[in-house]
Amino acid sequence: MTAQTQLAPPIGVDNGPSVALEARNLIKDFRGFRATNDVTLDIHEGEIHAIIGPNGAGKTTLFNLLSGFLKPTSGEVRLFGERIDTLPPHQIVRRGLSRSFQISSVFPTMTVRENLLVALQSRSRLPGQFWTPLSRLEKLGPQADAILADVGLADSHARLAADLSHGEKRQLEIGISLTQEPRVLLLDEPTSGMGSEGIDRVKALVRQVAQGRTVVLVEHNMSVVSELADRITVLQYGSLLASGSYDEVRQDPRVIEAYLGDEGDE
Ligand SMILES: Nc1ncnc2c1ncn2[C@@H]1O[C@H](COP(=O)(O)OP(=O)(O)OP(=O)(O)O)[C@@H](O)[C@H]1O
Repeated sequence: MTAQTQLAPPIGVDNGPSVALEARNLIKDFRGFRATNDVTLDIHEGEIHAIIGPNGAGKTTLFNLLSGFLKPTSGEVRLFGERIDTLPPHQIVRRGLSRSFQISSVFPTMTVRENLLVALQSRSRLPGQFWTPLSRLEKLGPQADAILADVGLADSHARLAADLSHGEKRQLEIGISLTQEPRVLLLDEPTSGMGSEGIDRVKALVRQVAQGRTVVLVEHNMSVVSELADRITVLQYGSLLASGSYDEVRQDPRVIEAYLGDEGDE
């Protein structure tokens, strides 16, 4: 029983920002290929933190390590000081970290509101089985309606999820994540595949859901990153290349060469 379990965060020598999520010397190998190479980073409580990098830089792998969907080959992930990389995903969720799920988590033949009711039921673990009649979930209605308003889908509550636009599905997907009441929300490419209208909507939504919580996003669109992110981590070849504000990282010659230089500044 070494002093491993419930210790206070190992950092905190000064009075800097509190750390919500931290990676320490994370390594992930896939059959001998090192996709994450000794990454150490702090995500501050309350910030919007973007993870960027060229294709294949290891963003998704890091995202999956931070959210517990992949176990590191070595290194640690801590949520509010508590080690989580050893926990199964559902226990990580219970400790306050939730990730956006892809469209597959949405039931297309249910309405938008019903999707949230079902997600809330699994969170609240109301007595009952998988096939609890929807009518019995109505006690969760007020919570569902509040989330619908938060994600801008109040007017679409009765539409079938299958009929939503790509951007609206993303809104629903984020709403489903919010049913878990996360303190830290991880969003994987929230604007991917969207036109400018959808991007604007998701940008506003990310700002909205970031109120009072920490948001980490993997994002390719640099204008989204520059507008939303308080701090940015840049990856290249699985390693941390730079980290800081948008202005700091965009002036870093290594970043310009590795990434921003590729894409132009727009
Ligand atoms: N399960 C896996 N098995 C083997 N190699 C993998 C696996 N997952 C990722 N990789 C490799 O790890 C590297 C990083 O992949 P990752 O998807 O994390 O990068 P990324 O930055 O998210 O890329 P993109 O921007 O293209 O989505 C890539 O070379 C990829 O081929």
